[in-house]
Amino acid sequence: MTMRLDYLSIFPGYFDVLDISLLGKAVDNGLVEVHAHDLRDWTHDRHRTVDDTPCGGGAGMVMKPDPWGEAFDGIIGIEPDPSVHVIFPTPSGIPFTQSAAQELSTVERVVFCCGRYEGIDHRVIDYARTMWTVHELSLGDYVLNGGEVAALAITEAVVRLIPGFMGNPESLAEESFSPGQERLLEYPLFTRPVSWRGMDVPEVLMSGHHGRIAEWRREESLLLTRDRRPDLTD
Ligand SMILES: Oc1ccccc1-c1ccno1
Repeated sequence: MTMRLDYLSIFPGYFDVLDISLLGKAVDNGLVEVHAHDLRDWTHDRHRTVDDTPCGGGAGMVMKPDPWGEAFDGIIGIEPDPSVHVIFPTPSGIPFTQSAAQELSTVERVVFCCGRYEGIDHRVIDYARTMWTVHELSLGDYVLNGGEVAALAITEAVVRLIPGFMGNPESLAEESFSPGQERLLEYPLFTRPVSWRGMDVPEVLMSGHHGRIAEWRREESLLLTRDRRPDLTD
């Protein structure tokens, strides 16, 4: 299966980065195909206007619905298709989680709508919900200038889970938040040299005793999770 990824943004250059590293390899291997689009290509005025003042007053500008609607028509089509997943990164979205990444890694088409300014006219999201499967997703409780960086983060979290993407799929099994680990943070990792600047790798990890190593790692994960993410231990 090839996953098609579309990105709608007034800064499509953000997505040039998807040509490099592992994601670039996924494109070369035909696992994903990436299409970045400039929202301004669906404007018709000399200034290629995509924003206007908010109805009801307030600071900042809101993204006009017209360019989004025409871009949807051109990029996705005018017929409803729930198999298309449309993602609006937004600070008011539901928290993006590893399980959401896992679910999205099985779909064939994802369209990212990257808002700027104060946000997108809400009718755009309402319209999209009548046509496709919509996800309004937040990366966390902080504010970005736009959805592009969030779209890149979501992309990486999703694409790395596509079967065939990771050379060694076993490495996915023990990560923080991976299925079966989702309530524990990953234990501390070490590699050679065994001694470095007066600090040694924990002896148990050099013992070759797999049972003790597994026990040490679980205990470390529990301690770390209790300390940093007590919310996960509820
Ligand atoms: O702060 C944002 C602005 C635009 C689009 C997304 C975000 C955001 C912040 C946290 N997660 O998403």
